[in-house]
Amino acid sequence: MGYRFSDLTTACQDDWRAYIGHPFVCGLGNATLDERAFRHYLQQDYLFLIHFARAYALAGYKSRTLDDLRQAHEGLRAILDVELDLHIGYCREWGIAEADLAALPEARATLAYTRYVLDTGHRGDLLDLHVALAPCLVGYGEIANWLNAQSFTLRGDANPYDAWIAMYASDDFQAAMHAELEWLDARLAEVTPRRFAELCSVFRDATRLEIDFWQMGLELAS
Ligand SMILES: Cc1ncc(CN)c(N)n1
Repeated sequence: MGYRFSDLTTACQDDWRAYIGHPFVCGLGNATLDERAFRHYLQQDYLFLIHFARAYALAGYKSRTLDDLRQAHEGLRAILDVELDLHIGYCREWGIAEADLAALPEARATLAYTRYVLDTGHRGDLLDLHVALAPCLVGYGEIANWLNAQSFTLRGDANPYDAWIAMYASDDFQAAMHAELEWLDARLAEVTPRRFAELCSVFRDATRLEIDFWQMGLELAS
């Protein structure tokens, strides 16, 4: 007993590594990603973020303590105030208007991932929901840090995706990620091995759905 978040990534390390170092991510780092793939990803990510904001609102609803409510609020704030504002401005720079974003049909990968997390939140408890949300908040913070540590990563004007990396490496986003890690470490410290195995399965599924989301961007699938 006495688990931590890192025990989840260790238990699912093949999927976790495939997610963090996915070819889509490497393409963002070394600026070789096809712009059409990025545009498609950006559009679907707008729809994704709206559903994930709903999932954090669900976490607020399922919270029994002020501490839990504050943590759900932190996740919701990271999406609404940090990511979505930047995302909409970023889409504009890439020639995608907000009105067009709202009218987009959802790709299957977006549907599968967002509804999986919402369903996990409805049928499970608050910890199930936070674990299902973790590959999103913790994963993107880790991806930005991982990219910054790779020798192939280009930063600055040489990389059209630099602002994307900067968003997830920002103090604001990293602070939200660390607050979530702290919350998860405190809750995971109390679970039994049997419960940890259940949570691993949620974490693995959510991580695999993140991989599918990157893959969707690469394949331009709908
Ligand atoms: C698919 C996906 N996963 C995670 C994040 C980071 N919140 C995101 N913007 N999009």
